[in-house]
Amino acid sequence: MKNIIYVVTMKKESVGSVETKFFNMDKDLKLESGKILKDVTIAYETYGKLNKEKNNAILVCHALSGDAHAAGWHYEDKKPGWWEILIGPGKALDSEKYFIISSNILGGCSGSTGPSSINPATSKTYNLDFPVITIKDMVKAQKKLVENLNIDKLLAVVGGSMGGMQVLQWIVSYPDMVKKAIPIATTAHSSPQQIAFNEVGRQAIITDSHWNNGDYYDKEIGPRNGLALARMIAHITYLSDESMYEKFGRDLKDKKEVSYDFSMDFQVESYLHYQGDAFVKRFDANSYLYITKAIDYFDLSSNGSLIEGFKNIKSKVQVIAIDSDWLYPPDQSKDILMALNANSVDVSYAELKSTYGHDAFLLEGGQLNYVVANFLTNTLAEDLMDENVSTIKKDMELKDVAMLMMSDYVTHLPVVNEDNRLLGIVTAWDLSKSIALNCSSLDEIMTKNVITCKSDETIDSISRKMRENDISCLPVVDDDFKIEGIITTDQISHLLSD
Ligand SMILES: CC(=O)SCCNC(=O)CCNC(=O)[C@H](O)C(C)(C)COP(=O)(O)OP(=O)(O)OC[C@H]1O[C@@H](n2cnc3c(N)ncnc32)[C@H](O)[C@@H]1OP(=O)(O)O
Ligand SMILES: N[C@@H](CCO)C(=O)O
Repeated sequence: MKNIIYVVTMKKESVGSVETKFFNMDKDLKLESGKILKDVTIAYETYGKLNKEKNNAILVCHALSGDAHAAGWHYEDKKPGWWEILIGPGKALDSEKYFIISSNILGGCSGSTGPSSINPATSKTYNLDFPVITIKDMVKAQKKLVENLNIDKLLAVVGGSMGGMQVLQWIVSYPDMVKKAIPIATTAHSSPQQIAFNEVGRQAIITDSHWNNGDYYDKEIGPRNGLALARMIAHITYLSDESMYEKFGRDLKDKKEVSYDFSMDFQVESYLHYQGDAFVKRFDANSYLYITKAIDYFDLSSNGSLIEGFKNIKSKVQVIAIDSDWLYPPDQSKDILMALNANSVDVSYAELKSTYGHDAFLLEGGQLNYVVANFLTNTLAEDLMDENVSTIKKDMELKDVAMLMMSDYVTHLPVVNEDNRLLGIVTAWDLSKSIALNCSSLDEIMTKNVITCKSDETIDSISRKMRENDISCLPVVDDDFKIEGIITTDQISHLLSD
């Protein structure tokens, strides 16, 4: 009986059964290095539905060893996707409200083109012929995927660790395509210490004789020991000293006394070996080399200045750090915060309290859901409004107004002057009235005292205005009463469908 209850609860909170899909680029991908990649494939998953206005899409970016499978269950899997704590019905990344996209990075080994893929020029695996890629290249490939899904603008981009680097790269590279950004436990440039840890990991792989200069895919044994060692070193940096004490203390593994030799004594050793071995089963050593290089090269400063590097950012940003993260410590998140502040970007900062260390972004469900949900649901008119507003001039024939409503599928048309200043609004109901009352001009039927809103007005306030005035559409205007967009109850109900 207990099992049945568990399954029902799990299904309700999860996106359920999911499958990975594949996007094949029809054009070449030009990389930051100048090299060209042909026949690029990006593996991705989506959760939820894209709404009619296509303004509810959220892109999730994964960390070093992640993949496209961020939520839900693959057939016969024992564990759900890696961000199940955050994605699903009723969670911060609510699949009943949002259309969530998660893709495997370029250079990865879980379905997207990487060093283990077939090089179309040779029909063999790329190995080291795969070009060095950067975080900017990864994001460029994601942009192609997003465009292929017919999305012009993302409601949000969110990710932790290297996923956070992609988030920052998105808002730097494509400032007009992202409304909200949530970089978590990350940095705007890799520090010498971060590069140092990556280099030690790479050397562990490269010095494994089975690595064979990257040419091992058709060999019986690949660089398993090197990859496992790289992961063991890296995994220490994902934990905190405190969490290691909590998990293992100085407990011994299957013995009562230390052995006075070089066999395994401590639980923490056993744990690290387990993590190393598990990693080898799911990850490719060459991908590890390429991805860690991309992390090392990551630097959003321009001429040595992060303020300069962030100067074109238009998105709203929620920076999240973890107090026990010593790999990407809060100070690096505060640097991001300060550089954004210096550019007058709308930015806020939250620091999760956790003993888990860096990997807390995969584990602290309660705090993460709270911060992310608050940031996403604090929706403003500008987040939701349709910027492609059909407008009309005062002297337009009523018949043409009716035709325009039909062709543009709208029931409200703002009337504007030559400067795009709002003069009035005409509804489908006004047009019916014009027939009943035999009116012949727009001036006779349009509402002149139009109730409007500002782009920074909250959806709560807009909904209240609509309810109190019994209207279903509000033009969004600037201080000069020039029209910037339009909001309808339809858009609000799509966003708040729960
Ligand atoms: C971020 C992305 O985009 S995706 C990538 C995220 N995924 C990963 O990094 C996968 C590997 N990492 C982990 O498992 C991470 O530790 C986390 C953050 C995902 C999970 O953290 P926790 O829930 O605290 O798990 P923990 O670190 O204790 O590891 C548990 C595993 O270690 C094993 N383990 C625990 N103690 C020991 C021990 N003394 N000896 C051997 N194995 C041990 C457990 O059996 C368990 O195995 P399982 O994963 O096969 O079930
Ligand atoms: N543990 C995560 C975070 C690394 O930054 C991963 O393996 O991707």
